[in-house]
Amino acid sequence: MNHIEFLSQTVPADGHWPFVKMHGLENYFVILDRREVAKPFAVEDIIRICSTNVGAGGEQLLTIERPSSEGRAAGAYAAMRIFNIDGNEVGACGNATRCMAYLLLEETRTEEVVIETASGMLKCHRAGSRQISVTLGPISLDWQKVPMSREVDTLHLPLKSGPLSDGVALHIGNPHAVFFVDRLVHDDIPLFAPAIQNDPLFPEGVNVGVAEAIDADSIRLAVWERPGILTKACGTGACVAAYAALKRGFVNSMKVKVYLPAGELKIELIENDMVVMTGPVAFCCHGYIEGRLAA
Ligand SMILES: N[C@@H](CCC[C@H](N)C(=O)O)C(=O)O
Repeated sequence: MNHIEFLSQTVPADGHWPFVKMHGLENYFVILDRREVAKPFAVEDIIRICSTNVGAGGEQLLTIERPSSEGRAAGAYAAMRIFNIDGNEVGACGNATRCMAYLLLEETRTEEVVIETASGMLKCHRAGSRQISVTLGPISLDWQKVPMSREVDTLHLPLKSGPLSDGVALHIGNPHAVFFVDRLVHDDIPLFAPAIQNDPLFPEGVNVGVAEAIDADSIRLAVWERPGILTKACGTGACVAAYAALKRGFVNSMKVKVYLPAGELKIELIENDMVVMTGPVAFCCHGYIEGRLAA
């Protein structure tokens, strides 16, 4: 039985769900197949499933869903929902999309798959052994789209927290702010990024990237993600950091290597503010987890 066959077993009557845990550059996901179930999870179950002391544990819960009729018409094979560890649903997750694509490619035995998400239809394809490419975007600098609470110059944010200043705010299905520093000091991030993440300028909060330009086509990056965790990698963060670096003149190539604490993502900036992100996926474990449904 492969991973997707394990996931799509009938949920036993005792309500213990088969789960698979995967990671994309040590960004960890618990994945459940809900294509045969209509009712949503209770928020407290999402929080419990993501918590590491119950055996699964992850930085997001991902559910495989049936595509909508619009999704099907656009060629989507399945839909994906993404929940943060606080139970909030989010619009995008780059590392998660690679993992989900790998599972669905295992199921379809094809080279390409389209996944419907809250932020649109994402085209994914194999890019080598356990490497997946995903086309994400469009990336937007529009303050209303980010969203921000008032009009600002999103290429030069009027915000400062310690060494973080003159940042860039962007949207790629979820909100990001990227700050360029001379030297990336990871220990600084939990000290200074929360003030940006929780600033009233961002009514939905924001994922805060701290980036250091290395040369004309590469940057180093760490991301303080919503709801307040420093992850080992953030796929959407890497895409917007590469885009912001080009817009601000820190790199001058359309192909940017982004070095995150857990490894490298390749970001190619293509037409219409779209990007192609390429990176690895890996399996951690699988098992059964209790998951009641919301009333
Ligand atoms: N790690 C993800 C982003 C996950 C969502 C984020 N925490 C948010 O709240 O928007 C990625 O790889 O993109």
